[in-house]
Amino acid sequence: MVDAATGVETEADTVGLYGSDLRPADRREAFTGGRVPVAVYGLGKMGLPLAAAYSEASNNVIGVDVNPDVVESVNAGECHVDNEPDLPELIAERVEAGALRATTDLQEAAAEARVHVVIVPTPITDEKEPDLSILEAVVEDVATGLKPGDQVIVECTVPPRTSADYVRPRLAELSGLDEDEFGVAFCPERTSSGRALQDIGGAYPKVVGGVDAEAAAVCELIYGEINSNDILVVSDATTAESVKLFEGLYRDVNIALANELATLADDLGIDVVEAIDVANTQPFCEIHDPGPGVGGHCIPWYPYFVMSRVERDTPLLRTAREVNDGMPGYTVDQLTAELGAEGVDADGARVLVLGVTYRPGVKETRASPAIPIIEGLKAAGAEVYAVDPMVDPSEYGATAVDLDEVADGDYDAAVMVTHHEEFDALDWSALDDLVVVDGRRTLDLDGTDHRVYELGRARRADAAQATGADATTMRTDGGPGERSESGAGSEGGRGPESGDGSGSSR
Ligand SMILES: NC(=O)c1ccc[n+]([C@@H]2O[C@H](COP(=O)([O-])OP(=O)(O)OC[C@H]3O[C@@H](n4cnc5c(N)ncnc54)[C@H](O)[C@@H]3O)[C@@H](O)[C@H]2O)c1
Ligand SMILES: CC(=O)N[C@@H]1[C@@H](OP(=O)(O)OP(=O)(O)OC[C@H]2O[C@@H](n3ccc(=O)[nH]c3=O)[C@H](O)[C@@H]2O)O[C@H](CO)[C@@H](O)[C@@H]1O
Repeated sequence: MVDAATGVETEADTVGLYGSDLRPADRREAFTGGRVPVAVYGLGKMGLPLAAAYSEASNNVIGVDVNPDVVESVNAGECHVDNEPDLPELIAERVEAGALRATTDLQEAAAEARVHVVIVPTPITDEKEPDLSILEAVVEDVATGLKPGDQVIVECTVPPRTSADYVRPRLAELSGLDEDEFGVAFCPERTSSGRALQDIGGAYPKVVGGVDAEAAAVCELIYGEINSNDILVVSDATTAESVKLFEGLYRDVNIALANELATLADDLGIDVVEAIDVANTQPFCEIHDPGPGVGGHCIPWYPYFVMSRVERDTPLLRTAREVNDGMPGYTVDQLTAELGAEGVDADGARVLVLGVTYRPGVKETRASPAIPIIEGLKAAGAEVYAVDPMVDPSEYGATAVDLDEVADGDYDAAVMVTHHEEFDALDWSALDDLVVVDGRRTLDLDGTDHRVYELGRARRADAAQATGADATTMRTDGGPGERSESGAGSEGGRGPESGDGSGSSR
């Protein structure tokens, strides 16, 4: 029934799925019929599309966020997350249908909801330790409204054992419930910005790890209504937490391999990217793309989630982090050397950085390599300018340049860090001869007089310089200037439509 005073549905009118004695078909009908209110805590790049997807399945979602502007925008049927296909339309339709609303009142939401989905930031501290303070705050708020039969689902990435050793006991302690009166599960979001609804809807199987079999069964029912792909129920929540982290560790280590190989280009005198692309033409090799660094709040952070929870050393994880964190400095060093080859001192040079966010089209700068590159160039005495269509570069230590001002600029060098699609419109021929470090190998500067250094391809620049030929016309054997058959990008960003402008399939 609806409480006359608050207008909020009361517990009597809703169904708790955990430990329910309803038949499976009746549980499903209750869920899809809106009698299982779902609270989604965190309405950011990941949480907002998730709340919308949950609303399509359950028809009764309370989005919860501490940012009143986010809540106001959702309740107005608007989408504050950029570049997510179909999400604006879905939010507008779901809010209009009364199936999605938002609030800043976490405790009110917790009191009403029977399923609690947590997808808030889980960053790392300056000391590289997991910072679960936001998760802890949400757990405390959820506990104020937790009821027998409720299900708590953690989707944001956490260190191994967090769900079993922290979330469940803490909820019991604060709510006064026994641990077997409610369900806890870890069901990692496997979502990439720019394709969130596609990923949530079933681009990949959904991983489910319950602290007990009943919690896993409830998640199997729920995600069976959201994800059209397989639901992979693993042994327990810790296994599911490890699955999510292992995906990221694999990526960080493999990007580090590509980066280390790229730094050998000069010594080997080869085009490393060509060698990688060709090596990847057989199925037992998937070397990723070298680049100026690894950003975002996933890949560079997950190794620390694991390292913080194990006693033994993890030399491979540690070293991969060192290699990837060394790439911004390597990029600055290469730019300095290329300037030197042109008789230009980095001290006093005017350098334009292209791309401040960590990935094209994603408004996210956490751990972005552009930030240490800006800092490194300034430390070398350069005047650093930056252009980015999504963020204000002046907030990251550079002098901001608008996209339409680039051609009027007078620079000694430019460095491509993140190739937003807006950069395709840049007219490089309008710029006087530059030293260009193309960190993502996404520029086509054929016919210009710029001195181009592509990460991992030192030989092309040296040889072209030696013969005066245009580096890209140097090869006629289908070399890196032409896209390799595999489509393996040499444009950075290997991953399923990873959004790095690569188009590569890795
Ligand atoms: N974005 C990705 O590509 C990605 C990829 C993998 C994993 N993840 C996981 O998803 C989590 C969320 O990522 P995101 O990109 O949505 O983050 P985000 O920064 O875009 O959004 C986080 C949202 O949480 C809100 N918030 C902060 N504290 C809160 C609280 N106490 N209660 C309720 N809401 C609160 C913020 O206001 C913000 O709207 C990440 O921390 C990570 O664990 C994200
Ligand atoms: C569901 C989920 O958790 N999804 C994650 C999300 O991760 P993400 O948003 O952090 O994006 P990433 O693509 O991992 O890029 C991170 C940084 O690494 C650089 N990079 C990348 C590849 C490469 O070959 N060389 C590089 O240098 C790149 O420039 C950027 O700075 O999507 C990926 C699929 O795209 C997934 O695999 C990954 O689990």
